[in-house]
Amino acid sequence: AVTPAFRPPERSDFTLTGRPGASVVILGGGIAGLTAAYELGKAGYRCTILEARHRVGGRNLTIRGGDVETDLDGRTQRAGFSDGVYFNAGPGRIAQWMVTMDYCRELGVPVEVFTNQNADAWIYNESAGMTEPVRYRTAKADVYGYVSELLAKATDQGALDAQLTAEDRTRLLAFLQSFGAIGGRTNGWAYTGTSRRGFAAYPGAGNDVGSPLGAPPALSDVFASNVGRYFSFEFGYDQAMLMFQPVGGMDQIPRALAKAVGTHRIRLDAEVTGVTDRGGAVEVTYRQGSRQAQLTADYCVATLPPHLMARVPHNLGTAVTAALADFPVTAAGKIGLEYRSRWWETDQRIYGGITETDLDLSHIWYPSHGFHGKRGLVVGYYNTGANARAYSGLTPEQRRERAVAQGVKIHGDKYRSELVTSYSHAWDRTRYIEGAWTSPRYGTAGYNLLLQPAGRVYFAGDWLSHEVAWQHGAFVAARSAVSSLHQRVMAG
Ligand SMILES: Cc1cc2nc3c(=O)[nH]c(=O)nc-3n(C[C@H](O)[C@H](O)[C@H](O)COP(=O)(O)OP(=O)(O)OC[C@H]3O[C@@H](n4cnc5c(N)ncnc54)[C@H](O)[C@@H]3O)c2cc1C
Ligand SMILES: NCCCCC(=O)C(=O)O
Repeated sequence: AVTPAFRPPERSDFTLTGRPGASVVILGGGIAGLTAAYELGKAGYRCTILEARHRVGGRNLTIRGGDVETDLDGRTQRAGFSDGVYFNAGPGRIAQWMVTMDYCRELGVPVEVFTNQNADAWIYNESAGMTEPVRYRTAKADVYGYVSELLAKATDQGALDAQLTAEDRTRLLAFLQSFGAIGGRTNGWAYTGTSRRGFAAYPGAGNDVGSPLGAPPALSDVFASNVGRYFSFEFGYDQAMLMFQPVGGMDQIPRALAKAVGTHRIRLDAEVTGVTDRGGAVEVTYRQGSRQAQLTADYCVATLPPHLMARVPHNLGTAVTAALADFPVTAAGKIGLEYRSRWWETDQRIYGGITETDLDLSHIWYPSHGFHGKRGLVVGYYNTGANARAYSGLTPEQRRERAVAQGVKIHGDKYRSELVTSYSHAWDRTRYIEGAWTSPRYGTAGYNLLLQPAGRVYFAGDWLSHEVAWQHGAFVAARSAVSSLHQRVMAG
């Protein structure tokens, strides 16, 4: 079969044509709300965004020194990061094919590579009895080597003869020899370890062959360590390298969108409290400080998280409320740890990438920018579900202590001694968000109902896409909603 050609055009630059004079009130100033305003604005609509938080971006949140956030439990953190240090508390990476990249280009937001996979980052599975972390390159060499040895032996002994022709067998054996770096038939296809495992000291001048890590652990020890569970991450269509990030922080995207929309069209600290479809217009009530206010527009695009929109009083019908309330929500959390030195680069030779663990912190991210700089920020945990909730129930100080105690097991004492300051974000405890992302029930009547306007109210957000938990989903859902709104307006 011929692979269908990739069709990017409808996914990249986007323009509504025609210049109608309608007004639109947009609920929520995250990526979906800003995109709706941006695209409608380009087409001549008069848009107003009502955003409950003190800044735009929603889950696209970058924390810098001086930023203050108070969570639903009343815990206030003031980030003490140094100048130039930032922490992407929400999104951190973008795949090349995502429309997010097109918006970065269109809005003039420079991007740089985000290192999503690094052969020199660590794997640490405490529950498998590992006392030391192992480098990705070593873990891969051993797992690929032993899997290749087993498959080569089975193939050569005829165990797969029902599935393979003689030619297939030869080709498979040749592939396994190179894939696993195993010996040939005369060596019993044995995996005995090669320089792919890495070195304790790398080769040098003259006759210095370095200190190769040498022979691998026994096959059953390698499988028992369970390091192979992380390898498929980089096969994902959404996580494979190259990945990208905006230079200077992910919030460069909402900042650029807000600038393009016009800040005078965005009302901050404006919490929507009611939506009423009056037939010929939509009336939205909102609270700004102690002030109750009202805004009437021809149409509305609602981009609040569905579980929160379900709680906003409206007259759009009980089926709409039920559908909005039917999105299970996932918790996620991250901590940013600022260090006074970049010891992971100088001492451990890790320049970006991710360490994988079975600890409650799950993932540790090293920065993909600022190499060889003075300071740097490590994401000390990025966890979801029960692990995220375990951390979100703690005070910021307790979260840091727990994360550092875990990280020391992998990185040693500098993980604690070089730490300057930290900021942690619990998405399930974030006001006006209350969760990291949802799991839509695709194909249900409720999900499909929200893809249609409820009277003059349209819905958008990553939760109305097949790329939930990605800004791409928010962008394309917003485009879909404004296209449908525009078609209606143009049809008169
Ligand atoms: C931890 C984490 C990691 C992620 N990683 C990535 C990643 O690496 N790459 C990527 O592309 N995406 C990632 N995402 C997903 C990305 O952040 C979202 O898909 C995207 O930001 C969603 O945008 P949105 O506009 O649909 O929703 P939101 O950002 O949730 O916007 C909704 C807005 O509504 C506002 N609001 C709520 N209630 C009210 C009210 N009553 N009145 C007015 N306003 C209200 C909120 O304050 C918010 O601004 C991640 C998300 C999280 C949480
Ligand atoms: N499928 C889970 C996605 C998690 C959120 C995200 O987009 C990320 O961390 O890359």
